[in-house]
Amino acid sequence: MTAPPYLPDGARHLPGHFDRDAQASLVEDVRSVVAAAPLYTPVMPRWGRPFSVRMTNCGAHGWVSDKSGYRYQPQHPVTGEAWPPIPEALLALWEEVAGYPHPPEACLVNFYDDAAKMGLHQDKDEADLDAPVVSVSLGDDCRFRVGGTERGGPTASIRLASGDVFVLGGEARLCHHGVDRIYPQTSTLLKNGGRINLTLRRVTRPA
Ligand SMILES: O=C(O)CCC(=O)C(=O)O
Ligand SMILES: [Fe+2]
Repeated sequence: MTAPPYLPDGARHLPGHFDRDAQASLVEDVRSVVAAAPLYTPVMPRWGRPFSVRMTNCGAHGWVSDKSGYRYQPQHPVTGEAWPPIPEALLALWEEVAGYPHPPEACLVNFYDDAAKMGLHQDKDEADLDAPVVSVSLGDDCRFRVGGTERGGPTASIRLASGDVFVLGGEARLCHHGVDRIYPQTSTLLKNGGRINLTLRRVTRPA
């Protein structure tokens, strides 16, 4: 593994993976998901402090956070309905870049307004850590921070733009990462601004 400021082995940034038309089509897909499963504001375990990011999911399993902890569950925590399916274009992205022989089961939709951010964390609520985490950025740019697998180690930051794909796999699967800030008005993709992040994950171990 190379030391930051270089990305750790297994972390891949694919700038401009989706062109403008493909990005617009993904935004339509997200609109359909949000129509069925509205964005809501999750709260942190224990104290219940609200996230600055609003969330929803598609796929069989949705990632949720509330006072009792982080987990995957099959229903939307507010509506009680099953999550809508993962759009085809995202299943195709996974096939193309994941290097993993089973489909993703969860797609977390994160919506960042101008002031939203996400603290450094590991994605480790999945039973199958052999599959990578594959994420897509849409809308305004952000400063994305990537560290190592140990808490408190050095970190590197990169700028993610609309259409970029970022993969955390292999040795980097459990690297710490987060979003320091959004750069408002850096994209015209979303009429009202902000940033959408779509994060695909395998949750269960294949039988
Ligand atoms: O917004 C991003 O790019 C990262 C989101 C993330 O790390 C997560 O949802 O676990
Ligand atoms: Fe994450």
